[in-house]
Amino acid sequence: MSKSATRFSWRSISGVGPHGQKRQLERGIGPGGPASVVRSSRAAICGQPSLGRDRLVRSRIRARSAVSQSAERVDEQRPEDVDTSHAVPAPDPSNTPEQEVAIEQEFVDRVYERVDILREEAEGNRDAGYTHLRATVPGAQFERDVFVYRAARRIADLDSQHEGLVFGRLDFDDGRVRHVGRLGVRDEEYRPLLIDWRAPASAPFYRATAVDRQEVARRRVIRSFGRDVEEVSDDLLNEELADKLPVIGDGALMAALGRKRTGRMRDIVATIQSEQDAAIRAPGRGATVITGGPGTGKTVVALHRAAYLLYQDRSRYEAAGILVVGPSAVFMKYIGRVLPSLGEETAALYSLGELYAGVEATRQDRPDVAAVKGGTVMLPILRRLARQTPPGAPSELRITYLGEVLKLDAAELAAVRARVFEKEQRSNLAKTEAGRALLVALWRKVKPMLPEAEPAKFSRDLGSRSEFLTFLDHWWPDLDPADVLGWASDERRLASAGEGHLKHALIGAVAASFQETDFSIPDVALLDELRMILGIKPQQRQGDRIRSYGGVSEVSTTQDRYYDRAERQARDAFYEDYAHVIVDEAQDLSPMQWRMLGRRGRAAGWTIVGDEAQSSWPRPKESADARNRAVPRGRVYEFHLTKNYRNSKEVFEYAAAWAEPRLPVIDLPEAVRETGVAVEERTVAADALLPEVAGAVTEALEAVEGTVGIIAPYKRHAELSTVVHDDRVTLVGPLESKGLEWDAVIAADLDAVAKGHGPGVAYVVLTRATQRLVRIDTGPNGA
Ligand SMILES: Nc1ncnc2c1ncn2[C@@H]1O[C@H](COP(=O)(O)OP(=O)(O)OP(=O)(O)O)[C@@H](O)[C@H]1O
Repeated sequence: MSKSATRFSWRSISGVGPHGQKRQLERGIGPGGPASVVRSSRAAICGQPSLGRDRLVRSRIRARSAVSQSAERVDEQRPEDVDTSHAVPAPDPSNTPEQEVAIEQEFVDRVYERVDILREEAEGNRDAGYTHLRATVPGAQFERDVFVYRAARRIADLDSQHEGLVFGRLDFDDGRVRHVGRLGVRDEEYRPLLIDWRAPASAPFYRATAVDRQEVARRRVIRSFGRDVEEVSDDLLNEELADKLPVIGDGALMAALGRKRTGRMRDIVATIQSEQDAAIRAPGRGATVITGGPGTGKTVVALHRAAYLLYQDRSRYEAAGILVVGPSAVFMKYIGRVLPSLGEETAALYSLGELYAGVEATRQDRPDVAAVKGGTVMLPILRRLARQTPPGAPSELRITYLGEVLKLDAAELAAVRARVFEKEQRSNLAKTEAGRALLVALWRKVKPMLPEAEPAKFSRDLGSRSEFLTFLDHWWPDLDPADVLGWASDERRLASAGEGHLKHALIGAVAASFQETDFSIPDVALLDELRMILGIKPQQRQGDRIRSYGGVSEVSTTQDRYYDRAERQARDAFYEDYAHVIVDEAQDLSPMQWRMLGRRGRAAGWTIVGDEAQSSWPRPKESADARNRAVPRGRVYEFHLTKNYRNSKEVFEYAAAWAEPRLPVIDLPEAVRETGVAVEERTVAADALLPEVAGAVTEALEAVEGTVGIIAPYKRHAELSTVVHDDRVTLVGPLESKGLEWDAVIAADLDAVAKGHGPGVAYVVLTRATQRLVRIDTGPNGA
């Protein structure tokens, strides 16, 4: 099944225009020609500039530290220096699969032994760094920090990478062998044992194809459980060497795709496909746009890209941070293990409902309300709201001065308020101005009454009086975004702020949504916008912390704290200086959400991942404009993924046939796997949905080994929750199902989903199953 792909156009975002795009294509960037991207990033790794002082200290430490030696990046060597041929016997084509497994086991054992030694050395070095390198001369403390940092970093790496440490082997035409794994490891003589999957030398493991072999004769995937090799699976690329190399197994990719789902996404480091690898290794700066239909690996590729960027320029990306944003908390939990399984724990993962500190929103608004709250129409509404007189503020000021009673009534106070906002628009930064403006208004009253009064003395006297200051506190309080948003629950206030912007018919529903006890996901972007509108007061600096290590008390460094696992904490949700922002399910972001993200990545590189056909946002043009403003101008690299690795062919063909006539834009990938299990369609009476779903769940639990998902409109959840009685079964709403997958899916009341949320969301629902899909509709008469 194929249809010409329709893709996001990013011309406007880059500011590069058609000429810039042409330049990129000439350089081989974009579909079909990413090779030069990889070449340039390789050059960047090899010739990475570093601070002179840092380099000096590093070279001094290297001379003394075994940790530093082992931590040396293998990819900094020339390609001929990265092979592991010395560590394996010559190939024997008569070997049985068991013998080949034994050969790899021997190699894997050797790597683990080496890792154990390196770990001990690293621990010893870390402790020595703390206790022996006392800060006695200028610069020594910095040197100690770097020393401890490198040791701690190495320990963290070695700790996180026990499972499947060695997963790949390349045999080249000329007999060279290269092992690929989750880490780079050298032997005691400083020769490479294992090449990090992200190093340029590992690229042929992912890129070599029968057409472009890159001198690879055989690619082997090694599958292990713990430290035990379980099987090997080979891909012979050079047929001429068929009688020289043993070829075992039936393809690692299909085995990986057919494995049961557990509810947590797995890394795909052993089976990354060529087109995915190109997107993973795209340059970190500028905007990388990854498009592709359902199940093409956009999410998993984006996560591997985060790991790749951290490897490629660790100091930059770890210091300033990488932000990964996904649609929902359920989704973040689903993808949460992927980066740690790749040895990376420093990226900040936030759902759209969590990007405001202290709020964890999971609730969706009804579609018409969400469409209002996400639109730029909210900008003038929020600005007006923030200028309204706070509820409970005094409506009159009365104060005596030299025996005269001075008074400002409600209209006069409103005029003063308006004058303050002419000078300073951010309410929380305008209190001093408000006090000044009140004194000016009062002075205008005093002057005719007391001609001899002096303005400076008047301001000093009155401005320091406690009743004046108390009035000011009540009349111009510090405003919290949550409180101001809460004012919109009052229909009259909302109507006044929304005059000319908000349709009358929607005011009631929008105001009612603000009366809920918790915030919805769209509210989070509004809170963040209000934070800007109200102004942020400078934060007080937190005091330095003292730590004691082996009897030495001193101020701890950022690095100490970071690599001390117990103390590791995610960046605050308000942090705004990320070096890279990765946005998943980007097609769904509302303009207000783009503004919120834009604030967090003003100087960042961006990776934007999405599929327009799966969109639930009703006004794509408005979102595209907001996206163009949020993402800084710069180069744009486009990648398009074309194979669906999630759905069976049967499931995807069904979903595509349903969606194609209903969606104006659709990008249909090719599903790579057949199961022989057709999609089932059932129709029942509306009041018979529950027993039918219950029956389908029981059948599904028997039919698949892994997870079962029930996706149903929210209004059916109370009723259907009674059938969730097994750990393998989950019930989610259509919007929550975005990005997730189950081995079997029961799609309940799809027509209601399409009606309520649009056909894009129904298409999402139909593309969540890896093996079985049962669609249960309700009709007036049942079936
Ligand atoms: N190269 C690969 N090897 C093994 N599994 C893969 C590979 N690529 C993708 N997958 C698997 O395919 C499934 C779909 O991947 P992913 O969720 O990243 O796709 P997606 O394009 O983001 O999907 P959607 O847009 O529908 O949410 C996941 O289970 C993922 O692990």
